[in-house]
Amino acid sequence: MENSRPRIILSTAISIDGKIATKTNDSKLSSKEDIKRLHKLRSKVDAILVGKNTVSRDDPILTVRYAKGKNPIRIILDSQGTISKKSKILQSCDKIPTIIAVSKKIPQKNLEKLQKFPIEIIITGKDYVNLKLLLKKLSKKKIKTILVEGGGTVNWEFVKHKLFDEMIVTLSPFLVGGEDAISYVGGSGFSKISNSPNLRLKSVKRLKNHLVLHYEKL
Ligand SMILES: NC(=O)C1=CN([C@@H]2O[C@H](COP(=O)(O)OP(=O)(O)OC[C@H]3O[C@@H](n4cnc5c(N)ncnc54)[C@H](OP(=O)(O)O)[C@@H]3O)[C@@H](O)[C@H]2O)C=CC1
Ligand SMILES: Nc1nc(O)c(N)c(N[C@@H]2O[C@H](COP(=O)(O)O)[C@@H](O)[C@H]2O)n1
Repeated sequence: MENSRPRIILSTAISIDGKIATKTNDSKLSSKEDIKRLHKLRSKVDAILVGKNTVSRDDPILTVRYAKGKNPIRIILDSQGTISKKSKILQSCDKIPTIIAVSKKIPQKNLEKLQKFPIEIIITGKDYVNLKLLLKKLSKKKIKTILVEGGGTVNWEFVKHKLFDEMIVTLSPFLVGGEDAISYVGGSGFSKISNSPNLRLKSVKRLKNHLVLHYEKL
C-alpha cells in the first residue's frame, strides 16, 4: 500500500482549543506570514485536496499566490457532485487542473453539469468517495505528493485510515469555543488514545504569536 499511494501531508490552522472554523464558518486563523509559508508549501506539492464543505463554505481557489512557483492540481471530494457552477474552483478550472472525485451514486444531472467543465471526474466508491481507491488512481497519474487542506471530516477520514505521512498544524492564538464550531479532526473519533496514529514532532517554528508544528507519522 505504501508505494501505491502518494505522500500525504495534512495541513491546517487550528485555534488553541482545536477548532478550524467558528460556528458561523469564520476560518481565518493563519497570519500573513503563515499564509506565505503555506503557499510556499503548496508550490512544492503535486496536488491539494479538500472536501466539498470547505469548497461551499470558503469558496477557495487553492492556488499559489504569495510565493513563487506552480499551482498544484486541485482535488475536491464531492460524492454527489454538488459543487456550485459559480464556485471559484469551477470558474478557474480552464486555467488550473482540477479533479472532482465523486461516487457511483452521483445523480445523472450533477454528472452532466460537471461534464460541461474542462475537469477530470474520477468515480470511486458506492455512495461515498473511496479514499484508498482514489489515492491509487492518483498515484497512477504520477501525483506523488498531496497536501490535504481539510476540513474536519476529510481530516478524520485520512487520520482514521492512517493514510498520511506528515502533519503540519499552525497553532493560532485564538479561542473559538462552541460545540458547533468545526474541530480539526471530525468524524466519530477514536475510543482510545492508543488508536491514534503515533506521531513524532519533527520541528516547531515560531511565527510571532503562531506556532507551526511539523509531525511525521511513525
Ligand atoms: N482552519 C483551516 O485551516 C481550515 C478550515 N476549514 C473549515 O472546515 C469547514 C469544513 O469542514 P467539514 O464541514 O468537516 O467538511 P469537509 O470540507 O471536510 O468536507 C466533508 C465532505 O466531503 C465529502 N467527502 C466525499 N468523500 C469523502 C471522503 N472519502 N472522506 C471525507 N469526506 C468526503 C463528504 O460530502 P459528500 O458525502 O456529499 O461527498 C463530506 O461530508 C469549513 O468551515 C472550513 O472553513 C477547512 C479547511 C482548512
Ligand atoms: N493554513 C490555513 N490557514 C487558515 O487560516 C485557513 N483558513 C486555511 N484554509 C484552507 O485554505 C483554503 C483557502 O485557500 P485560498 O486562499 O482560496 O487559496 C481554505 O478553503 C482551506 O482549505 N488554511
